[in-house]
Amino acid sequence: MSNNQKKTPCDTCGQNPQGRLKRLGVEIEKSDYVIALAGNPNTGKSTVFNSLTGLKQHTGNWPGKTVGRAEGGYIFDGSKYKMIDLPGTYSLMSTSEDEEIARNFILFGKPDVTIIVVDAGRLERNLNLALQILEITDKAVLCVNLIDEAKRHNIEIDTRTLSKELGIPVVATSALRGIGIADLLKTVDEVAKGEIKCTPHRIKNVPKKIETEVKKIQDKIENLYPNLPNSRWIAFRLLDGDRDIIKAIENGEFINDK
Ligand SMILES: Nc1nc2c(ncn2[C@@H]2O[C@H](COP(=O)(O)OP(=O)(O)OP(=O)(O)O)[C@@H](O)[C@H]2O)c(=O)[nH]1
Ligand SMILES: [Mg+2]
Repeated sequence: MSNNQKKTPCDTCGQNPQGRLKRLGVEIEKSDYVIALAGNPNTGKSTVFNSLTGLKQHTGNWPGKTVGRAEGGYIFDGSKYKMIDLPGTYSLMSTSEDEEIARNFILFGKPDVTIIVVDAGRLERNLNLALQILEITDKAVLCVNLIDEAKRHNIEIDTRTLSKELGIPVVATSALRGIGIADLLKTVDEVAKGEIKCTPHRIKNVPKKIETEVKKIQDKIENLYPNLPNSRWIAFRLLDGDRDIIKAIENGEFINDK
């Protein structure tokens, strides 16, 4: 915590995991774990980022505020975390410049844990991206944010069932009011250290014909770029004739982003 930030009772209470938090601002050299903050625009990613790192990323009540990616750090329980705040995106298939930055980091930045931030009041719509991310990562936490707003509209979220269905931990938060942030910190820590095992929801029953072709393309990609993560996802996109991905492969965009 920097000197100009006053400690609250919450920061110092031993019962509260947030008492084990030290905000590092931009001191992010030699981190133990990298955490990505992903989600639809305007779900509170930068508000979560600010509360954990002590930085002041631009926030506001309209989509598309975060442009490019921001990095900050914190220590929780002795482990050093580098946190990446990403621009909001609706889909991993999106093509706007900011959405590409988010997509490339989620796919190729090799984060240890991805926090998927969703709006509790727009859960159904937000789960589209969440399910896409779960196809490509084994370590994720769903942060159901704006829970205060949802409550005001009499929306209740059954986090236990959601967690069971998705196969990852689900934490309800109000980042603006600091509610649930302690729980989020602890959960991310446990997932990063492998103390919580995720079994993410995946699309099953891919037709055999498609599976065979995807495997062929995947093998080729892996031969060409042995260290590139998510070759299966790329293979699906190539099979789909995604021009954007073909272009990105051709100009080495993914490869440089390792
Ligand atoms: N009521 C309430 N407002 C919140 C909460 N979290 C964030 N906000 C507000 O929601 C708005 C969006 O927050 P941001 O943190 O900028 O959202 P973002 O996901 O980073 O948005 P983009 O960068 O555009 O993708 C801001 O006005 C925040 O103050 C919350 O838990 N409750
Ligand atoms: Mg933002």
